[in-house]
Amino acid sequence: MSELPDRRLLLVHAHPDDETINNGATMARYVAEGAQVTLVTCTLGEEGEVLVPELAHLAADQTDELGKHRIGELAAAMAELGVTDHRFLGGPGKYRDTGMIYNAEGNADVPPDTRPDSFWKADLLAAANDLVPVIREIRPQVLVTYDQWGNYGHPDHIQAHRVATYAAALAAAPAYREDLGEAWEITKIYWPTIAETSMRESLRKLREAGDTTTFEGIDPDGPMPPMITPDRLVDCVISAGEYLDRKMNAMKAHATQITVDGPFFALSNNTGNEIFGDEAYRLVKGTAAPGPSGVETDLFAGL
Ligand SMILES: CC(=O)N[C@H]1[C@@H](O[C@@H]2[C@H](O)[C@H](O)[C@@H](O)[C@H](O)[C@H]2O)O[C@H](CO)[C@@H](O)[C@@H]1O
Ligand SMILES: [Zn+2]
Repeated sequence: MSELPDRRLLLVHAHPDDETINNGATMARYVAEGAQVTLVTCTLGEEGEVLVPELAHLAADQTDELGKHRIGELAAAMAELGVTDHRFLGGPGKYRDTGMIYNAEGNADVPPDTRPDSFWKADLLAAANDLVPVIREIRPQVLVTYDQWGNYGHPDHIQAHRVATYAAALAAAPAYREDLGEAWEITKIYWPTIAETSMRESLRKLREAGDTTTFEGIDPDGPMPPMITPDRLVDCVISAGEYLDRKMNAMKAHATQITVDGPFFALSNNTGNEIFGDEAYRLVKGTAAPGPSGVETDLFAGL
């Protein structure tokens, strides 16, 4: 087996842009520190909206070339972060972006007419078997993927969580599919999140700036959406401010999906999110090794 770097991080995301939104600064930091950073993206984002008017024709209901275009956006974003190993689950286009709708509660949900080749309809074992060889090749100590709700309910995010979680278990079993490589157990698994304090502070800034549409109806001092984590349940914060510029430039590379305006970015529904230099995580497998601040400041802490 060729010599692998000492520290190896695998990230599994649903669409091109999720990796940068959730973990852009984290990825840039670990690349800069000499770790191996591998990104697996499960779809090409074919069903996304198009924020760039000149590219509107690429949309799924027109020339259906958005997926091919987003391959280029992802490559440009990875170049900004310094990530050289980024792959598509099963190869580019094997699993199609499912699309999403907003349900009565205003949450992302499964569209009624999903295509047979959508990621949501993929056989879980077959999709996991596309990830097991990658895990057994890279032998990561750390895996980052979504929580059980996919962070915000998008069907592809939920499916990515399921595939990554299942594949991590299968990859660790020596008796499972020797043809897919030598078994490897991932020591730590994290779910990206947003700490409650950070969310409330960001919302206050938005409201003070006169923004009442972003996270409409959510009071900075009121109940928070499910994806926001109480600070006591946040296990790791990667304060990667020095990599914020790289994260912003990588966000800008995903131009059909994200507009970056100063410290905030907006998705096509004008959800303004502060570009966090600090990226928070919940540890769901492995043992936390908190530092003096009470949380970890390194995903490889304790290894
Ligand atoms: C961040 C993320 O997961 N983006 C997905 C998401 O995009 C949203 C979708 O287009 C929705 O209709 C918009 O209102 C919202 O602003 C977008 O963020 O879903 C797309 C379709 O599955 C996906 O391509 C995109 O990467
Ligand atoms: Zn996504």
